[in-house]
Amino acid sequence: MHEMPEPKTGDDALLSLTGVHTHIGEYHILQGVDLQVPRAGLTVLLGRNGAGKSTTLRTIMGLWHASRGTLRFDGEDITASRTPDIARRGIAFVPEDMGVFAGLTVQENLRLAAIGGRFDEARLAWIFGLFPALKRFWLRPGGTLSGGQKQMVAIARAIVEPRKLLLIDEPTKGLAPAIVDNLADAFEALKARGTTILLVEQNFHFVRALGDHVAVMDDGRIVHTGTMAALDADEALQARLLGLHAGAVH
Ligand SMILES: Nc1ncnc2c1ncn2[C@@H]1O[C@H](COP(=O)(O)OP(=O)(O)OP(=O)(O)O)[C@@H](O)[C@H]1O
Repeated sequence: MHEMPEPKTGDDALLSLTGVHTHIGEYHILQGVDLQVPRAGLTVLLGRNGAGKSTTLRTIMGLWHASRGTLRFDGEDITASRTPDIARRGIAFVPEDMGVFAGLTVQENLRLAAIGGRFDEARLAWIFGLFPALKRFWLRPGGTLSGGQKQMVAIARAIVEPRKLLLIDEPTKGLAPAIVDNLADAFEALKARGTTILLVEQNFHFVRALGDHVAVMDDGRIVHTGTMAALDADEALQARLLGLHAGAVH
């Protein structure tokens, strides 16, 4: 048995997963996930490759269905809800492959997510402030953009309408430091607006300053939950949970 604290319950959690199991075909991937995502902060989901982080995000979004357990979002049971219903309740998902349509322009990619295909101009101006590159490449096809620019399109598309919760899967993978800094600033701005973020990320340096809460997965279960401040201050805990050696974090 893993030693772990009782999952927190209470009104502060926007999203909670209780005893969630997910099967993909014959594979039993999530094996009893207990996860609380508090409101209006950034929760980082860490863990080695194959631990089940992406499967957890896809299960929240209804792209896989939990075979056991319960998911609650903003006071409602969403365990059996379908993806469009989950999106309407205010959750947006930025998958690892970003899902940017190569043949559509940046404008068209964002318009797909705007209700009725109409942009809120003030919100669009705010998004251009977060990601100035999008304004420059507004009429370019998605397929001609760099990886970092595609990531900006994917995040911008997720926030073109107001959302309560963003699920974002490894956004900094393979990106240049300047783009990673831009993403960090954008996430800070989203937090300041009260958006809750659940971020899967392997880049501990990126998340140590941004994260409020941390959950660590291994073998389809959550094996640690706590504050980022506590994990950041405890090199022995980092080494145990993340395989990071003292002084080697970069
Ligand atoms: N479509 C699928 N079919 C079969 N097995 C899958 C499928 N998707 C994921 N898995 C398996 O589920 C396990 C968890 O994968 P998942 O992608 O959730 O892990 P992860 O923690 O996000 O890792 P990574 O950082 O590598 O994406 C892995 O063993 C993976 O091989």
